[in-house]
Amino acid sequence: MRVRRMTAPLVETRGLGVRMGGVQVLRDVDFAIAPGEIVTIVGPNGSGKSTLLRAILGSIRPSAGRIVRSAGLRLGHVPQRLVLDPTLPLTVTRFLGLPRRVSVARAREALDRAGLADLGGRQMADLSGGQFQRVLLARALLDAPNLLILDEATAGLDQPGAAAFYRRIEEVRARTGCAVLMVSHDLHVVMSASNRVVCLNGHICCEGAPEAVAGAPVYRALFGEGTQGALALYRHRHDHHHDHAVEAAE
Ligand SMILES: Nc1ncnc2c1ncn2[C@@H]1O[C@H](COP(=O)(O)OP(=O)(O)OP(=O)(O)O)[C@@H](O)[C@H]1O
Repeated sequence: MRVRRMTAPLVETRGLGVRMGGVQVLRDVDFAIAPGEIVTIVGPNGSGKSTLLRAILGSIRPSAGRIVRSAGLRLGHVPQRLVLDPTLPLTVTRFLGLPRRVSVARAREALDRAGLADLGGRQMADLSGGQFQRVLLARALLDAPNLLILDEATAGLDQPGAAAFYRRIEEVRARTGCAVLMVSHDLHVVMSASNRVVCLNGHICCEGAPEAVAGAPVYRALFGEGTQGALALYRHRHDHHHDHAVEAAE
């Protein structure tokens, strides 16, 4: 499904630049996400994907440009992982109440949305990897976000586990109407679920709707041959020149 940008974006970056440790990690990033849209950011390791998410989350400060957030923006964040002391007795429901208490009803509703309705009394240490990530999803849903941000939320899950997790994300979007912005290396899974894919390599190289195009050279150049055409290439419009690997493949 494509979502037309007729309404004001939830978040927009204009000419965003970020420097970290003296290195220009992002430059001139113009990005926007509309209500209800599912956008996936792809790009090689170190291309600035997490940095862009962190800038949007407000945890790092831009060195150039600006980030415009819509009034009433409610962010939910699913981190890549969270390490808990396995000896700590902590039920799922209690975990959801940290650091701010939530009612049992609200915790239950969030767990239900995340597909874990019956697990509120389970110990966190006893959860499978997939269940754990769903608890993080439930936590991100507690405040009814209108933008859900996921940074490699399925790292460590096997392929069926990752696919199930992203199906759940689509269900959450369908039920709540929230927009979803995610970074993932499970490209074949997330791209099919995305309205739009943004390819980042320090700046936005290309973006557009994912399309199943076998053996696309730009895609192969970035992600190797293993995709076998099951993956999608996105519409590619270039009006600038640069010399990284994406260009080399064209
Ligand atoms: N605090 C920091 N200080 C200095 N450099 C940093 C810092 N955080 C990130 N970087 C650098 O910024 C670049 C982009 O990092 P980022 O984590 O955003 O990339 P990524 O695309 O998410 O990578 P990956 O796919 O490996 O997760 C990297 O070169 C990284 O080393």
